[in-house]
Amino acid sequence: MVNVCEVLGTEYPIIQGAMARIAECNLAAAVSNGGGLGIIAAGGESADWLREQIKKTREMTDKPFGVNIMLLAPNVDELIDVVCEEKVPVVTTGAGNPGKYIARMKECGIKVVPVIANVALALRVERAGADAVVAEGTEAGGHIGETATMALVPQIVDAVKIPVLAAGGIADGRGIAAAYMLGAKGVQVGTRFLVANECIVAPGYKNAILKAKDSSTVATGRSTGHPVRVIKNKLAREILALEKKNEDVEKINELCTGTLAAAVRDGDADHGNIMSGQIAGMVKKEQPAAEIIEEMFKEVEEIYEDRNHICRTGRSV
Ligand SMILES: O=C(O)COc1ccc(-c2c[nH]c(CNC(=O)Nc3ncc(Sc4ccccn4)s3)n2)cc1
Repeated sequence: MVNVCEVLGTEYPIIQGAMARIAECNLAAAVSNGGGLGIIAAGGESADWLREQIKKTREMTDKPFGVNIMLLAPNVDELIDVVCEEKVPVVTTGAGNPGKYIARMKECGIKVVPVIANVALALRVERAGADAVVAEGTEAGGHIGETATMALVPQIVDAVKIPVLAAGGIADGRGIAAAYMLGAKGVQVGTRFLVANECIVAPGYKNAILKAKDSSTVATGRSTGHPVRVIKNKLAREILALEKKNEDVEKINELCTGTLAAAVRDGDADHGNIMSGQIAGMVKKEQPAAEIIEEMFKEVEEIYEDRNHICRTGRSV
């Protein structure tokens, strides 16, 4: 099987998660300079914005980086044109089936790594030519599937021949080591990078992540067909109350209008849509992206060096 670092062109097998309206050139360049694959999140942005972000990222790093295309966006075709013209090294996709775009991106020399949440889609994108997949468990922040990482990852590994990266609930070396045990060859991390120094999200958003507990997130929008994991704040409770009353999808979407900007730009912890993974309760320190990456993989090395506990109970190797 191909090595994940060969696919991504990185020192470490780690992709930074694409956080809509948050992951732009500064975070992407910092992650790439730190040995991971930084990602520009194009979800909800214009083609011109994306082109500018790619240019700025190239000014800040000579390492590979990627662009995430969120397939619910209305301008997906324009964004695909941009990543092909700019010959972006890696493209990840989310919230849909990228099958019809894969061949064209590969013709442009792009490595395509779809984020998937079930075996059926993993098989479809592998057949369409994906270079690897990110198997994202329901623990993740933002738009989610229904299966937990612990159950999803080994089933995806058994189903496909291309490398699998695990995502959802991973924020330290233990999560990476666990992902390796499940058969993954790398990871995608989102929530922990939200508090990277280079992440431009408003301080109120970062503080909501830093003070979160294990029980601080909830999935809203299941009734709309697009479940999204967020911090359980006043807005989330209002959405859940409308869903409990089986309110129209339009009414729920109306309530959500402008709330991502309220979160990302204004840091409104009560009325903003604070997308976050369940692992936020373990994210306690704002630090440089490169330090986050170095710390996580140093922990993995310590776990593998300490093999005594990886054996039958009562025996030491
Ligand atoms: O199975 C199929 O054919 C398509 O159905 C799918 C269903 C879900 C997914 C999926 C789950 N997780 C991911 C990757 N993660 C994500 O895409 N996370 C995202 N966070 C925020 C996003 S922007 C947004 C999107 C919807 C509502 C509000 N905001 S996208 N993709 C992929 C495909």
